[in-house]
Amino acid sequence: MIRVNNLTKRFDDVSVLRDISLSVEPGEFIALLGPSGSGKTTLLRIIAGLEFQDEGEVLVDGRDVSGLSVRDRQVGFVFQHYALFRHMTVAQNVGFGLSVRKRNRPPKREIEARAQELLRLVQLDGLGKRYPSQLSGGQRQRVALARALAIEPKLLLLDEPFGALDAKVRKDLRRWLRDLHRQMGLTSIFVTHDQEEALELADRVVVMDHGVIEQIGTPEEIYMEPATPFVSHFVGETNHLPDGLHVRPHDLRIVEEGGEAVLVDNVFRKGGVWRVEGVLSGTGEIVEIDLDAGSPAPQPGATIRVQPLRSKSFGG
Ligand SMILES: Nc1ncnc2c1ncn2[C@@H]1O[C@H](COP(=O)(O)OP(=O)(O)OP(=O)(O)O)[C@@H](O)[C@H]1O
Repeated sequence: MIRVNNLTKRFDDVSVLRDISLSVEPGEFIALLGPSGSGKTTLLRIIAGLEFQDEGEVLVDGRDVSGLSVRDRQVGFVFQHYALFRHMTVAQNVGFGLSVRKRNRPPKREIEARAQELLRLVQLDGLGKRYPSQLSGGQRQRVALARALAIEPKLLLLDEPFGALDAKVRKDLRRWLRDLHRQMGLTSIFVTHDQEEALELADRVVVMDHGVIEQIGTPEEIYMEPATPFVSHFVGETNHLPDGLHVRPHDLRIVEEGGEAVLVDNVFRKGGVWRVEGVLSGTGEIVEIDLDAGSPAPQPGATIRVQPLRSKSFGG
């Protein structure tokens, strides 16, 4: 459905996107994941038509859309700071995209009916007459989503849509968005720097750093088979063992002999496991180990020996 080919973008001679290529299948939910400044938003804005590339192309259904305006691209977008119109009611906000259409503008009554329907969909029926200031943050984000969906976009683009909300609301909205995405058969791309959000929501994750794609894969692939040291560090927690081994905290186990000696510094309960924090005697590197909470917890000050069950090394 979407193909991005060899995209390059510079701001004042600084490359913020370098040779980005990516394809998105119809119905996919894609996460762009990376640290601040990695180029996620710029890529999303170029796909939306809000920003233009220096080189490369964006194809939608096989057609080069580089010359098309935002409106003609039929994309819906929700940005963290893309505020609702304060002087308009919730229902008017939702109907906005349809009411400003130059071509095929539906009659007023139809727009109102469509807004009602969408408010029901985002579970805000009955609130159409309120103003944005009379809603909670989570409700506002759902209105923003309803507004984006009103134009029946081919593609939904979301930039940190739940960034400003507290953890619990975020989690609820996340789940709800995933269901909505499926129900409506949407194709969506969302930007996040929150790995948990990316792994939980996305069919595939695009991990970016410094304007390049480090890896594209399913959440499982990204977590279990990180392609680069950057991905291994950025997604999930990673320990460095001598010999260049990268090991997840839950992939270490305690052994009687052999392995690496670790001086235990701190032990605490982390959900269903003991999280042991310590220092590798050999290298002085900090290690984090997760142990089954059913097993006895090592004591701070003790020296234990650990061995990886599974590890990854990166050549070079
Ligand atoms: N209009 C602009 N003019 C100049 N530089 C820009 C402009 N927009 C973005 N940049 C720079 O491009 C780089 C990528 O920014 P971008 O917003 O795409 O990153 P991001 O990964 O979305 O980061 P964040 O998670 O902080 O939003 C940054 O270094 C940013 O400072």
